[in-house]
Amino acid sequence: MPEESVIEFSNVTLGFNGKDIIKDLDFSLGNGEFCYLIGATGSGKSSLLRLIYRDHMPDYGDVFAAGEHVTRLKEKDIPFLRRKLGIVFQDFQLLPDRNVYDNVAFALEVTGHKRSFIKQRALECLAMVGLSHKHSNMPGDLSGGEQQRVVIARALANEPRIMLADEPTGNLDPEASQSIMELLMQINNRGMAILMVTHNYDIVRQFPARTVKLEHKNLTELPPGKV
Ligand SMILES: Nc1ncnc2c1ncn2[C@@H]1O[C@H](COP(=O)(O)OP(=O)(O)OP(=O)(O)O)[C@@H](O)[C@H]1O
Repeated sequence: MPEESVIEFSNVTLGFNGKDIIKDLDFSLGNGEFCYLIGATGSGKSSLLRLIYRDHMPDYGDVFAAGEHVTRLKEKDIPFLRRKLGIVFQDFQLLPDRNVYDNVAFALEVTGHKRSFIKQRALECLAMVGLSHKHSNMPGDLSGGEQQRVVIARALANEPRIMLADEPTGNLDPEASQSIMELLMQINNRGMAILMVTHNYDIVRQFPARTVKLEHKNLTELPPGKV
């Protein structure tokens, strides 16, 4: 894996039930780079992300992420890989019976940090997403956009170098989508690499960045903002 990349696919093929979804795919995401991943429904975008956090194994080829040779990792080391990736999905996946603070602190508790550190870091992450004042609210009391901010705060907790975002604005209205994008751009400006799956071409045009399209089982580079 070249030192300047945080994600690298080398000659990757993935299929289900004898049918290839991704074939001979090469891809590299640079340290601190922002990249959109677009493509038709069913083209394999989520599957590509799953290869990065080892929810899928390719049939051929190698995947590297966050300094790990993902396709060679032992089962027991997969949680360690996932802690080095901030994962954000459209369906918020917050613990409904824990408050906002606890949802973020939980990501740190599993890594065995001291309580004083957990408190400081969780509050810091909530401040970064502008939700300090809602730390004791339950997720169900928050708007969709606010819930997505909590998910982002949780993803930031372990200071990953990479964020994988699968349609992070998928369930949000245009205004909330805009403000989530502004937040992701801020996070990217602070040096985190972000790979974001989206169907929202307005967002891609409004916040132009490197864009790759999954089609014909492979990736095509598009000019930024031109979708
Ligand atoms: N675990 C699996 N077993 C069998 N087929 C699968 C599995 N996961 C994904 N697929 C198939 O692979 C194809 C790609 O699915 P994937 O969810 O990656 O597409 P996508 O581009 O993310 O779609 P969307 O934009 O609709 O979310 C689909 O045809 C899907 O049915």
